[in-house]
Amino acid sequence: MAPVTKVVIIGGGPGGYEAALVATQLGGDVTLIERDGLGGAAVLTDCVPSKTLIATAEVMVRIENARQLGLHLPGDAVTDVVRVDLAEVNQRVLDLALAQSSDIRQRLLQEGVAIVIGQARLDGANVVIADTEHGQERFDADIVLVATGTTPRELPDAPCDGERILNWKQVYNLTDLPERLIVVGSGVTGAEFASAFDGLGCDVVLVSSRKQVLPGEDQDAAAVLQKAFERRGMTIMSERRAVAARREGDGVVVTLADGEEITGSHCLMAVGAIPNSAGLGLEEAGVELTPSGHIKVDRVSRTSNRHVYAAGDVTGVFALASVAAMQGRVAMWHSLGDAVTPLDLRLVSSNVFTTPEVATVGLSQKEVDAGLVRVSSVLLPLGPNARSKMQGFTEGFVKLFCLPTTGIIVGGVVVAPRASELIHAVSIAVSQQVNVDDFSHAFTVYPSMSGSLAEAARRLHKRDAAVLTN
Ligand SMILES: Cc1cc2nc3c(=O)[nH]c(=O)nc-3n(C[C@H](O)[C@H](O)[C@H](O)COP(=O)(O)OP(=O)(O)OC[C@H]3O[C@@H](n4cnc5c(N)ncnc54)[C@H](O)[C@@H]3O)c2cc1C
Ligand SMILES: NC(=O)c1ccc[n+]([C@@H]2O[C@H](COP(=O)([O-])OP(=O)(O)OC[C@H]3O[C@@H](n4cnc5c(N)ncnc54)[C@H](O)[C@@H]3O)[C@@H](O)[C@H]2O)c1
Repeated sequence: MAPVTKVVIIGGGPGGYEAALVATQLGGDVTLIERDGLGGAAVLTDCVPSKTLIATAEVMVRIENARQLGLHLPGDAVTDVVRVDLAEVNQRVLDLALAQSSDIRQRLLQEGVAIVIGQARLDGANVVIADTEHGQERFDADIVLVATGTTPRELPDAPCDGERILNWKQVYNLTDLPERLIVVGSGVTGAEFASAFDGLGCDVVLVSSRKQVLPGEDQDAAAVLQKAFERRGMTIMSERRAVAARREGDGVVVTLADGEEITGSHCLMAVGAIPNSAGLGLEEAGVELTPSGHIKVDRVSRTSNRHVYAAGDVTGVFALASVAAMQGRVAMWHSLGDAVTPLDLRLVSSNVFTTPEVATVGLSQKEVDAGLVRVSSVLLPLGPNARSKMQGFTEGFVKLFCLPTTGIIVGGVVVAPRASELIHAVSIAVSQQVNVDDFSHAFTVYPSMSGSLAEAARRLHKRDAAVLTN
């Protein structure tokens, strides 16, 4: 009998726990060491809590928009008729996160994963030391997977106090809705929280260092979102940087780089994250880091030491729970000798959970504009779509990219309510190399927003390299 491979995983987020499931399936002897709780930051503080809060905010926006449909509410604003009990909302958010964490823990235990709660570090490439409540424990490992995630970045002169100057993990401590929330940073995190708190009825000021919100996303989509934010009354301070934040009386003062001071009741810092790679003994174990402190990995999650793999946000490859999970699985398939397909970022789909949502898959407009691939593309506004009109939603669009010669779909963007669900059809097309004709021949329901995806594909039947815009 072949000796059992000892796998030690550091970090219980999607990168770590999904790897643990694959490793036990493949017969490994698996220990997962996590310092906080199973599910990691994704489940306990980042992805799951934020999406739960956003689900509540979405209901508020739908009620707010009801009058467009002939449904009248007493009062001028949704907040006149709906009282947001943020303490209760946040309690639900935290309960749901804990329940999800507990489900993951149960599943791992069922599959035979040994779970250790403690702070782990490498002692060379084949030993992991964990500081636990029972003292120090030592684990021998044939394979180590590091999936330790990231920590919110703080500006030196804007330390978070967890009460009024907050990072995104601390917003769930709030028991009352902020009167005026200053969100610093208009990346995905900043945009999602700005959208959610605006939806809940807060006065939101968004400090955006770039000309347009969501600088990393499709810029046509970002333009729609920025307009939607402004229409809803959000103040967007574009091309402005925050340099400091301080508490003053019952509020906060945020100082911008040009010296202007803005006041609010609370401030949410969403200025990026730094990798949890320090103090792990990585360099001593021969694991190379990038200048930003991320762990260097290849497409099968190997680091520069053949016994050590890494997955998730700590690698800086693509900060998504789905990518972290895939990197973790790939690491185990590779290290435990199973069939493995290297990570392919051209297939990743993602969604920004704002109102409206922005979902993307595959090739991006940025890559097209940089001349990486020659494509034909079409952007189809959703305004004329019958279902959009019925729902009182007119500002989104669908966009498809295909190869000019074969018509194979290589990317897409959807800006719409529930774009996160609509993008799946495009995602399948991208991963299965479906061409625009086959895509458009599949029946869609009438009326439906997905009808616009089929229509976009139909418009690409006759194509050249030129961009088609409708
Ligand atoms: C506000 C927000 C919303 C997001 N929403 C989404 C979303 O909707 N969809 C999506 O796909 N992605 C989302 N993301 C990104 C997603 O959360 C991350 O990509 C994902 O958490 C990465 O998983 P991970 O396993 O690499 O790390 P994490 O989930 O951060 O888990 C790492 C774990 O390692 C533990 N750890 C660290 N060091 C040690 C140590 N020395 N010893 C033991 N344990 C350790 C930590 O406690 C942590 O639990 C969001 C991110 C943010 C900030
Ligand atoms: N829905 C999702 O899937 C989801 C949600 C949140 C985060 N994420 C992931 O996390 C990654 C990181 O996103 P993020 O938004 O946390 O970080 P980010 O680094 O992408 O964005 C931070 C933004 O803050 C700006 N900024 C930095 N310093 C500033 C200052 N002093 N003043 C004003 N602005 C400043 C930066 O220019 C940048 O635009 C995303 O790329 C995404 O992959 C995903």
